[in-house]
Amino acid sequence: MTHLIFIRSNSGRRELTSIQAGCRQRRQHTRPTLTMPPYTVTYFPVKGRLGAVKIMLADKGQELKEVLVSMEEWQKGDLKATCVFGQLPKFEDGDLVLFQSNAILRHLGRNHGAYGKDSREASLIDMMNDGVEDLRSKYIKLIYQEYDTGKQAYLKDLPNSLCKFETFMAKTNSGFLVGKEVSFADYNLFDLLLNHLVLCPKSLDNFPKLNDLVKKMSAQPKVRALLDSEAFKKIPINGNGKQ
Ligand SMILES: N[C@@H](CCC(=O)N[C@@H](CS)C(=O)NCC(=O)O)C(=O)O
Repeated sequence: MTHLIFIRSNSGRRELTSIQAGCRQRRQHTRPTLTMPPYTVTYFPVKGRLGAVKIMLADKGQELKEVLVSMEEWQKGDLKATCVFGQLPKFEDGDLVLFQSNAILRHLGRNHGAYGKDSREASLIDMMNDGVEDLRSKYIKLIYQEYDTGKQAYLKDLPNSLCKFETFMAKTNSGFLVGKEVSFADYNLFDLLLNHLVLCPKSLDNFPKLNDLVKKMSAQPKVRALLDSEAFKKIPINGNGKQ
């Protein structure tokens, strides 16, 4: 099976390291301070359901190896047959293999101090992340099924979804969804808000807390470096060219 394998450094720069699965020789890395071993993700060449994972790992200074799968390769079915739910992304942390993007986010939240300070905060973070997933599902439906006919109605209804996050953040009043520290749910919401700013640049105009979150997260140096990197900018948000 032939995949493209990239290693993304802290700065968001990606290097082609190998094109033959089974012959994964890494080029000498120029940033020896990065935490090893790297995580590996296997996914299509889109931001899609991996945007939040990539942003979080960049912010946490973690290296990420990416195996890019073309639609042609996917349609052969061999890889799909090995995926627990028949879908990507696939995530590997040593010999732990995970599917489901939110399980991946939770795993990283647990391992990198982004899951609240106690179980109470963790439960609230879970709740908010499920809210992000609900909005992401609506967004994906719009993009893949209703873009040409449903965009206006989607944008009309969007404030009803966004105001729930705004109200919750106003109560927390720390600049994050829950507690005083960034959590995986913040990365997930941030990624989805970035998509919505592309969909409609004015979509956050009436949501100061959400606007602040986007500004604050975008200003984190490692996140900024990722967002500004050519490699990240050139990946399409979605697989059908709509955004
Ligand atoms: N609930 C899953 C959804 C995964 C999903 O929808 N994957 C899509 C790409 S984003 C996929 O693999 N599509 C190809 C297929 O279903 O054959 C998650 O959050 O990871």
